[in-house]
This record gives sequence, structure tokens and C-alpha cells, in this order.
Amino acid sequence: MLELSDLTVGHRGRAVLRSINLRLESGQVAVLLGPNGSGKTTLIRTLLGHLPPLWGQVWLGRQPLREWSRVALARTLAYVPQAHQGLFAFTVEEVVLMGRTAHLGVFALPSQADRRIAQAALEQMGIPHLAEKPYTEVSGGERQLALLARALAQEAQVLVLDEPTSNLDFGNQLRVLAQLEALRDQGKAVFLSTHQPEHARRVADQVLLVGEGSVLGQGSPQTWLTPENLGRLYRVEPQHIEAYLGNFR
Ligand SMILES: Nc1ncnc2c1ncn2[C@@H]1O[C@H](COP(=O)(O)OP(=O)(O)OP(=O)(O)O)[C@@H](O)[C@H]1O
Repeated sequence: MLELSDLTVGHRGRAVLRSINLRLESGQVAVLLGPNGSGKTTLIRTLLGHLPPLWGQVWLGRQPLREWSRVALARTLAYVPQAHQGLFAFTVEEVVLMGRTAHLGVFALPSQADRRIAQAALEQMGIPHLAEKPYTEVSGGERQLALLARALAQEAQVLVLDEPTSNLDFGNQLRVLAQLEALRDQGKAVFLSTHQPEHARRVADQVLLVGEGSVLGQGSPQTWLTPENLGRLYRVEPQHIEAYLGNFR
């Protein structure tokens, strides 16, 4: 469904991450891990088409990403950014309804069916009570849940999420992880970044460990999310990781 082939990503000709290869099928979750500044957001922006690859190719389905029209892309690929402070006082429901935009005709207003889908997405994320609240007046975690609901409402086949649990309380982190598993079980392809290896261990079919400009490890979470590998990745003593992650087994 999503394929990265010999991909080099970066900014203005300066490479940040080189030689990335990945195949993500429907019904799979891939999780990207790496220290601050290692290029996770740069890679995500490239696989969304916001940044051109410096080398190599992003494939979505059978077509290179750059050949996709914007409307077709919006129906197929949903992006959950890190929650930002909204600038305009849309209600939370209006933000979620934006996920339906790619399904509407030109100038068409959301139908009853679109509203039902938005409502269901709000309920799935546990925030139907926020529907009428201005997006600018809910908490960072609630904004994150609204952006997840927007992606659900989009009904896209591929979901790309940039640290989707970073703003959330413990309960909402678990709810989002369960939601990601449900999406995978519905046959979606899910690609996300996280700073929490225990989240990767729970949901990932494959992990991609990046740092120092390249892919340092790639494969099953059981193989790669060991204290030794995580210690190398984050420059911490493996025994500290063992002591921390051990509690999550
Ligand atoms: N717009 C930009 N122009 C030039 N360089 C950039 C730009 N955005 C990021 N960079 C550089 O690219 C590198 C990778 O940044 P990126 O934001 O992709 O890292 P990250 O892994 O997402 O970090 P974090 O975990 O802190 O969010 C950094 O050295 C950063 O300074």
C-alpha cells in the first residue's frame, strides 16, 4: 500500500535520512522511532508529499506519490499532525467534518451522512461532548483526539500519524493505541512516529529505528526493541531501559 524505495529525505538539498526502504501493507502498522532531530518529521512530510524526496521514491498503491491528484490523495491518505493551537474558532465538530471534504463535490455542503460519520468519529474518540466547543478552547490532548477523529471521518486507507499519543493522558494514550489496533484490524495501513518504545511494542508489525542520518534497525519489534538496541539509539545504558521497560511486560 505504501512503499519507500531507496528514499533520501532532507531540506533544501541537505540530507537528513538516507536509504530508507519500507513496505507497508494494508492491515499493518509501522512505527518510526528515533531521537529528537533524527528526521522523523522530515520523513513523514516527505511521505505525505509536503517535501520532495532528495532521492528515491514514495509509492502509494501502484503509483508514485507525485502522480496522485490532491483529491485522490486526500481520499486515500489521512494525516494526523501533532496538535497545534488552532487559529480560527471552528467548532470541534467542524474540524472533524473537514475530514469529509475530499468526499464532497465542489461547493457541496456536508450531508446528513457526513454529519453522522463525523459524530461516530467523535464518539469513537470519546469526545462527543466537545462537538460544539471552539477548537481553540479545548486542551492540547482534546485537540489531538479531535484530529484523530478527523482522520477517522476521512475514511482513508492509509493513516500517517506524527506522535499521536504525545499530548494525551494515560487513559487516552491507551484509547488511541486500541483505536490504532482497530484500524489495523479493519485493513488500514498505519504509519506513526513515537518516542514511546512500549507503544511501538504494543501496536507495531514492524519498527524503523532511525538516527545519525540513516536507518539503524528495521524489522519486528521483538527483534529490534531490545534494551541494547534502544540503548544505542537513545544513548542510554541498556540497564536503565531494562529497568524501565521491564515494568511494562
Ligand atoms: N524546515 C526545515 N528546514 C531546514 N532544516 C530543517 C527543517 N525542519 C527540520 N530541519 C532539520 O532536519 C533535522 C531533522 O528534523 P526533524 O524535525 O525531522 O526531526 P524529528 O526526528 O522529527 O525530531 P523531534 O523528535 O524532535 O520531533 C534537524 O536537524 C532539523 O534541524
